[in-house]
Amino acid sequence: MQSKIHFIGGGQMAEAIIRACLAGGTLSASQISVSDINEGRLQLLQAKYSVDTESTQEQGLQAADLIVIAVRPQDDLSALGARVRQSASPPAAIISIVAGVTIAQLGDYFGAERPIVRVIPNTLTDTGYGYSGVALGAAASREQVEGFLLGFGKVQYLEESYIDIFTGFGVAGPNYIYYFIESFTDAGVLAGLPREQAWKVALENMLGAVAMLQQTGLHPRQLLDINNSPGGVGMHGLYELNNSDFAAGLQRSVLAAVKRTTELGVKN
Ligand SMILES: NC(=O)C1=CN([C@@H]2O[C@H](COP(=O)(O)OP(=O)(O)OC[C@H]3O[C@@H](n4cnc5c(N)ncnc54)[C@H](O)[C@@H]3O)[C@@H](O)[C@H]2O)C=CC1
Ligand SMILES: O=C(O)[C@@H]1CCC=N1
Repeated sequence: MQSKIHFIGGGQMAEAIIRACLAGGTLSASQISVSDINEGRLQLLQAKYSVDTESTQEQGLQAADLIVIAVRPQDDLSALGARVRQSASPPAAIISIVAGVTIAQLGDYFGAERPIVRVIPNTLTDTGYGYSGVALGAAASREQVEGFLLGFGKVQYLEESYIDIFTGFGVAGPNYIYYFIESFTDAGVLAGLPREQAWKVALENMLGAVAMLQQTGLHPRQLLDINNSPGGVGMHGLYELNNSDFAAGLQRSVLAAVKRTTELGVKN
């Protein structure tokens, strides 16, 4: 990619994206500039990744082909919009990773005639796994942004109406897995295994179970059937799980995350 990219907001997510793009070689440090109101973040990004944090925001915006909006939904998008309108070239695309804020709202802030892409970015950026969810505004094209987006994971293009769901389900998704692995490891420790062994078994089970599903193409129910002998150990364990709030609790958790995504956009 030959583009110049300016990040407005150099927080956790911007850093994760920058790190992955540099590690994968889709971008070089000389293509990236960052502006942030927090001087400490700029110093850290400069020291760790040698990206340009010295140029002013105005200079970064003037040079940019892609402008990544990486502030929080609660931050002052209206003021940022005014600066972008003043300094950025008209064909420069806005790539917003701000949870909940719609393409229509982004158009009001940054100019509706501009290419606008609403991305809920993959959070497994360092691994090569994970999807970003992407909705393209009317003036935006895949070609303009795909090279950048593939630098930090896989991409699913979606109708914008699915983006909030994708956020609470897919991008918050690793949360549910981390929580499961922690709880499962604790179960092994509760039953009496040393933590280190329980931890290794939990990770291996997670990786192996996913590989089984991918390799066999079977439904989880079919693998559950194979894994549980009549009147046996596994079935007794599953009976207790059936009696618990496990599935509904997980599903309510996803619905709460989706609801919060939509709220963040409305509050903005
Ligand atoms: N952290 C995550 O896993 C994910 C975050 N996101 C989205 O990414 C965005 C950023 O999230 P985080 O990086 O976690 O937050 P963060 O708080 O780490 O980063 C936000 C950065 O924006 C800076 N900032 C605030 N106002 C500014 C302004 N007017 N001009 C320049 N910089 C300004 C802050 O100083 C801060 O460094 C949010 O909108 C969030 O919804 C989306 C998906 C996942
Ligand atoms: O918690 C957040 O706001 C972001 C969006 C989805 C995952 N992390």
